[in-house]
Amino acid sequence: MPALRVSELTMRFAGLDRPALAIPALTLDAGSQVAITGPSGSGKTTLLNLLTGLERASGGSVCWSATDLTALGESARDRWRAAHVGLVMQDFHLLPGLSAIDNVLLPQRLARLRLPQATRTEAERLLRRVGLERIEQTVDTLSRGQMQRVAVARALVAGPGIVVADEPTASLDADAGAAVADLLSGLARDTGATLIVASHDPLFVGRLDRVLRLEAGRIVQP
Ligand SMILES: Nc1ncnc2c1ncn2[C@@H]1O[C@H](COP(=O)(O)OP(=O)(O)OP(=O)(O)O)[C@@H](O)[C@H]1O
Repeated sequence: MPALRVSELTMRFAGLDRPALAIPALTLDAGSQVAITGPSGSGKTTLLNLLTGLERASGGSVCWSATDLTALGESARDRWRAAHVGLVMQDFHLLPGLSAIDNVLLPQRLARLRLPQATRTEAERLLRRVGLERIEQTVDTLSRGQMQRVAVARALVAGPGIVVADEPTASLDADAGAAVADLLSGLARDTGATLIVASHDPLFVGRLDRVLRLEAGRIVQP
């Protein structure tokens, strides 16, 4: 049973005479690890935005199990994403002035009145797992590789079934990038989450189960 079934998906933007993205069919099995590659402007970010419901498609459907994101309004998509998706972006999106642990917990604190102790325990476990010893250290004083590892812990703390990363190693040096790639793919494997990564990084792409290459908004053979 595939976790994701995409059908006749199109995304059009004003001013472009052809769709920025046109995918007739795509299925992914639950727990698979998939790379999305392709030149700049080929539609990688657009595809991630549609798969996570950040944007609504111009046409077609994006079904995760029984949920068709294209049938939901924006707030329903936001609720679905908060429940099911962990996001890791190129530039970390950490809040300066807060500690590593508070950055990991911030989305959970905003989502509920009272933070369960189990969530705090899981955040501490994940920060140790990604190699952060001083969890009270403010994120402003971390190295870029450490910042991204905090972002990985934040993406995983609620146990999402889907982990999506957009160029997560692009602003890191080779060693830090390799560490983040290891963690993302290892942690997703541990929990059985489906991992989707847009990346130009050949080492990261090469370790994933499947590669989807986009050119001009179409999937071509890698
Ligand atoms: N909001 C928008 N309005 C108009 N055109 C857009 C918009 N977002 C993306 N596009 C266009 O859609 C196409 C795909 O863009 P997208 O950002 O998905 O590519 P990408 O493969 O992620 O590129 P990069 O590797 O440079 O990040 C490009 O031609 C881009 O200019």
